[in-house]
Amino acid sequence: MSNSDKTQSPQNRVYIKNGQVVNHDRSFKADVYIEDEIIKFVGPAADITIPDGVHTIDASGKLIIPGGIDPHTHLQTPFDNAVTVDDFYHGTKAAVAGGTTMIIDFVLPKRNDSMIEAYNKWRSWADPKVCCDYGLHIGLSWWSDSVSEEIGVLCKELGINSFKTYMAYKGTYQLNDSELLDVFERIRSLNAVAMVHAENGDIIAKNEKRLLAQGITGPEGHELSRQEEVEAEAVHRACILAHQVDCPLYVVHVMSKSAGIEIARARQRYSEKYIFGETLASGLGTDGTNYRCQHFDHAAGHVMSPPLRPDKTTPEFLMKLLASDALQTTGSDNCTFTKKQKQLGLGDFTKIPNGINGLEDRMSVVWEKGVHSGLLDPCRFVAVTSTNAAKIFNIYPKKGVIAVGSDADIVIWNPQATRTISKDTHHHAGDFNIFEGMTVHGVPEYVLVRGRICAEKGSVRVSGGYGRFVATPLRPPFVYDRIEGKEEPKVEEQNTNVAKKKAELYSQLAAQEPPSTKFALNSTSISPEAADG
Ligand SMILES: NC(=O)NCCC(=O)O
Ligand SMILES: [Zn+2]
Ligand SMILES: [Zn+2]
Repeated sequence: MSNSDKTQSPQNRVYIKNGQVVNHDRSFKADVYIEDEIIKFVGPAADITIPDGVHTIDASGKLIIPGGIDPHTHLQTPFDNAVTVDDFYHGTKAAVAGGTTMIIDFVLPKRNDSMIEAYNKWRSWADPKVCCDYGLHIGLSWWSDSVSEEIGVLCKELGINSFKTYMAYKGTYQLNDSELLDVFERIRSLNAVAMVHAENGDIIAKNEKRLLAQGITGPEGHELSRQEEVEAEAVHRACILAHQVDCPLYVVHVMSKSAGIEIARARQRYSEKYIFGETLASGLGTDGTNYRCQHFDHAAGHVMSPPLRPDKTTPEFLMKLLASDALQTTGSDNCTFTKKQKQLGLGDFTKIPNGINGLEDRMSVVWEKGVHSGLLDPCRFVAVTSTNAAKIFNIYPKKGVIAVGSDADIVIWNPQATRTISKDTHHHAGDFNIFEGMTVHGVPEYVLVRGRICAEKGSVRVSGGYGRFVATPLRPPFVYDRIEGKEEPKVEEQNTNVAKKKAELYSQLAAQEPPSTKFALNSTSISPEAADG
């Protein structure tokens, strides 16, 4: 240690001893030393001398994992006919309470709005309030030459590398295939990453009208209007459109078995280039049977798009897709509305604001349904809750790993402890929790955001404005090396559990026709041939 180091206040320094470090690729016993927001040492206790007065945490029996990265949130966002109730303070406080130390939120301009003005607006909302670091994606709610020009500026000057397109929300955000091709081409030319909300908006609009005309006005109509094949068709089409113009595509909120299979098939078809898939805590932790609940507030509280699926085997299936690397990340899609806001859709399900919680509970739900139930190993848990998002959005190894030189975004995870999720104890601003009553193993005992202890044994001590905007640079190597044939080691070379599961999945896919699906709405069944067409 140099003399200047010794004069720093001990609060800048934290020593975590006796823990088990878990990264995406390996797990090992090590102590971790943090100074001035950065991890300075990872290794055996014998290899470091710790100065006096350093705050020391004994992590015996606990895991030391990279802070969660939630790549999909909508804080303080005007959406549908309301504004989401978790602002950047409450949302990021809830994140930290649950072990997430970075979020990537969506700027969502209105049609005809300037993307850059919208970006500035989001920055001005977020910067003074965020309790943890954050990045931004831009929602491409419309397309024109000026938008094309602006996204160049956003990429080159404003720290943006990812843009979400919409195949749903007809009349507001939906782009047609020709526009999607133009957008994907432009994104590829910038070495950025395209994202897509994949549901067929034309089918949904027609089904909504039909359902309302039939007198189906309650929240169950939401799911009926956009069943699995509506999602799967759009995923299939989006993957092909992106591939046609050589553009990497991140499919957000994959919520159904058949959409997940479309991702797996596209990844297999394109040798794991181009396509990445995200699923959500909500899709892993609960299901669409809730739409049938007679209590409006309960059923409407689960309304989101794509919807949760009534097939109760879907959550485990999605977890298996994460385990086999068919899907790479988990987000929350945290987009919370109060019961009162949801009641805007009383008597017309199309007016229920879409969105659910998950920012606080994502890590615990994925641990419970993944690791505790034996479907994920702890390394894969880290990959799907943190590292893969860091790699895809190009903030690795600053984020997403416990390594010397990385930001000290660290969670000391107690895999044995349990907690019961409730709206009465959560840190969200909303009055509803889709995981209400669920007891989960896996509790973040300490959460460090850039070296600062922000949560400790249930007490959350955050301050708005501590978080920083993190620029996401262009050309993520994890994405572009593969496309350009300069592959980095694949995940399966690092995790044999994942490799085995992936090989099994690929051999099943190769042997099978696409799944045939039946839907209650019009009782048609799609033959394998038709689905393959
Ligand atoms: N998912 C949802 O229902 N609300 C957020 C907006 C979106 O992600 O499409
Ligand atoms: Zn979406
Ligand atoms: Zn979303």
